[in-house]
Amino acid sequence: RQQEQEVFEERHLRFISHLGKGNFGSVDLCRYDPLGDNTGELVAVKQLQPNKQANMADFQKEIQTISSLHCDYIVKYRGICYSAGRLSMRLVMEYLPYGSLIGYMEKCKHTLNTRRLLLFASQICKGMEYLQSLRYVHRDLAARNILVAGDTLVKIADFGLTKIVPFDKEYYRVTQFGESPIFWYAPESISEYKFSHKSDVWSFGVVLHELFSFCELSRNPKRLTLQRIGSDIQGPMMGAHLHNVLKDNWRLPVPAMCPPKVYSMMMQCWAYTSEDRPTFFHLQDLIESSLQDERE
Ligand SMILES: CC(C)(Nc1nc(-c2c[nH]c3ncc(Cl)cc23)ncc1F)C(=O)NCC(F)(F)F
Repeated sequence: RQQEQEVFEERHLRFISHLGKGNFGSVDLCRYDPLGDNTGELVAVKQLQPNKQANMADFQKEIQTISSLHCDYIVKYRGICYSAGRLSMRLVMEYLPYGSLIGYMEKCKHTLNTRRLLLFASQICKGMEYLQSLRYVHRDLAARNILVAGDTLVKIADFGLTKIVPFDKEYYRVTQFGESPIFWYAPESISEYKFSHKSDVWSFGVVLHELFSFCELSRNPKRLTLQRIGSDIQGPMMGAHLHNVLKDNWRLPVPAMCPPKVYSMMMQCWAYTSEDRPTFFHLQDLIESSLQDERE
């Protein structure tokens, strides 16, 4: 296996296909093939959208973030590829052949039992515990940002919105939203733009809902929420309506076939007051105890 390395030479990086578009970047599947004999390894290469050079500073922060993460449940950083004249750079990551969790769930939903869903949940929880230990807040935890490394391993990816919580505060406040995934946002994130480990826990509850809904489009958080607040609500008003129904204690409905203990876990993640939500550490115990129930 090729050694871990930081710098990839552009002339050996061969484009294979487009994987998708993440937060302000696009990711391609490439083969890094210095010997030119197709024995090189497959990698996922992320670059800024051409017209979004303005985000170079954010992109460099994303690279700084992902290169500092070493965890089995987080997509691995492989290195950097400087383009001609060092004008732009590309982020090289490991390529996970099973693809995004959403695609995997659609294909394999009939082979997945509660135990496997709980195994994925515990791996995401461990990845988030690790992120929190470094004071990182992911801010975009959602099934679309989880990758599948194999039938029994998932990893957190896409650190484009990740921020470090300042040492003197318990939360990070953003100035404005991009195209924000407000359906995964905690109430305080919607109303006060505050992001913390506790708002990541709220999003983890939404990921649990996605897992136990097998990421079905008909039951995805956005669609279920719009059914509640009315799909004629658009733009900034959507956030205000969503915040109101959450304040009135509306929550995503229990997914079909979801064990009561798992729905109760989601509801704990969705406590309106952030301090009342469990830590990722405590969630790990709750998941373990649900796994025990499945063993009996
Ligand atoms: C924007 C991008 C490319 N989208 C996709 N990646 C991969 C995909 C498949 N295998 C991969 N291996 C590594 C990486 Cl970084 C992506 C993939 N497969 C499908 C995608 F839509 C992505 O980054 N999504 C966020 C992630 F899922 F990664 F959290």
